Amino acid sequence: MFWYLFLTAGFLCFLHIICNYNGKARKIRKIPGPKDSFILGNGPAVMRSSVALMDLARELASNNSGIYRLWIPPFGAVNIYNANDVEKIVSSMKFNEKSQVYRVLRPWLRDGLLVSKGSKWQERRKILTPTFHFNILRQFCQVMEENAQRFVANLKEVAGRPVDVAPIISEFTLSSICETAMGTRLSDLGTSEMNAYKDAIYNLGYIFYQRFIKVFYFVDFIFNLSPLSRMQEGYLKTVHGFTKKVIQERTEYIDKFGVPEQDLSEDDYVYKRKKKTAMLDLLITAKKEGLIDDIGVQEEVDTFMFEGHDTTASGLTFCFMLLAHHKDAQEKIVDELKEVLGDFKRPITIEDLPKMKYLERCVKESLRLYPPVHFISRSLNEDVTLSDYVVPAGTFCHIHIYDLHRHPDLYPNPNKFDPDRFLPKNSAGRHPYAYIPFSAGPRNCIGQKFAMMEMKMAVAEVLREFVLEPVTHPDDIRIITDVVLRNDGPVEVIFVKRQ
Ligand code: HEM
Repeated sequence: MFWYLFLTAGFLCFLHIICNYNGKARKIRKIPGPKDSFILGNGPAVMRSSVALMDLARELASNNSGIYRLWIPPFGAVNIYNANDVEKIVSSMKFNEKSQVYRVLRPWLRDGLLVSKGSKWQERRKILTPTFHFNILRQFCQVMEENAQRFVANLKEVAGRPVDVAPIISEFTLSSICETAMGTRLSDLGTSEMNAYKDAIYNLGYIFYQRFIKVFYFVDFIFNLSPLSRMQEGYLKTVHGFTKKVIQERTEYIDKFGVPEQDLSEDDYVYKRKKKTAMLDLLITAKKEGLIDDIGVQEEVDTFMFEGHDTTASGLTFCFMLLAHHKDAQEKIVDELKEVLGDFKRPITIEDLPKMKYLERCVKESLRLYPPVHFISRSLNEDVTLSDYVVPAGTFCHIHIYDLHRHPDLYPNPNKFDPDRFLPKNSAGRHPYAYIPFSAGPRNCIGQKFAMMEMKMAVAEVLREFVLEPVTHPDDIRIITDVVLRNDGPVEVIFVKRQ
């Protein structure tokens, strides 16, 4: 018995040494981080509920200063939220490959722009960049205006009582991306399909989180044997079925009427052809030219449908919550709207939006406090020095945008909603990588102009009609572990008809 125990203890100690004292582990463990447990390093520390895991990330950020590590043998992760290190990683082509963390998204987005790498990413980015040309955005702006009017009409039906804003907003943003980038009206696709699509995305988020906290599920082989994998298959069927329908609608339209031509300047050519209206048109054209296949088109439609609606929905949800708590900001926005529009009731155009400077500062401040993409991650393919620590190749590099944006060295009184932080005189001297809601560098958000336009349009339209009264308080927010920033529960606001 003694020898049995002795050998077992000896084997476990040997395993502990192999796992935690190899070359890579030693380098990573020089970086400050939470206390390691026997053999499993920080594994047990991250096995928490969805909200508790996010709380842990906040706790680690406040206990460290801009960098900490997590070591779960054989995976090492350096977590950064200081502007210098963030700049070093996101500005460089050397580190523009997404980390293995995005692997959980692969069954859904496959090789779409968000997760792809190398020449495939470069080619796709080249095909898709023209989607956000000013003249195309101008057309999109009109569609967004009409959609925002419908959104306001929906809000009228629930005015005067607390309402969970997230589902209503996501219907608006889904409808906008569908009609602009995909060239198809959501109403043509069916309400029940749309709701099933949104629910499926939410449930996929839950599965992804399970794969993070139950580390063994990160291994595909084990995950594929689990009931979660079967649930995932069902949700993916719904999501892919919906986007297939979107592609089919637009392809049928193009077969019938051809691709709408745009009147753009001479230098705006893609593959020697003029740019086209919807993003999907560019993909369908590229497919006809043999530059992308059917699967490629579907991958990008999946990516844009998700990135293009869930992010802006999250951004607007928190923006409305914050504005409800800041009546002074609401009134300043309304005064600005009266000044810019002259006739307060007239439709808002793309030319009006840049003149709404105060509104823009409010949206920016809201994205600072509640960045919809709160976390991004890169693969380190070579050793790199971050905050004086040599981080070995093969480590994941997690960038916590949420904690960067609330770093007291960058933003005094960081939890305070203060749109004037973004006045030119107050931003002068701030580190250029202190504010990255859309990331930065070569893999920045391709849809950021679209997103800012949509968010400004929605806030302007809503505040023309309503005064927002607070219900959910920022202190009530409990962020869950998900790809996009979400509260664990409703985010409620009361929309009161403006007199
Ligand atoms: C407030 C809204 C939005 C926020 C905060 C946001 C944020 C981001 C961030 C942080 C990234 C980098 C992701 C990473 O490195 O893993 C990203 C990438 C991306 N975003 Fe957005 N996004 C928003 C809206 C949109 C919209 C409206 C679209 C499409 C119309 C879009 C399409 C994309 C795509 C395709 C990528 C991948 C780009 C690449 O890797 O080349 N996003 N976004």
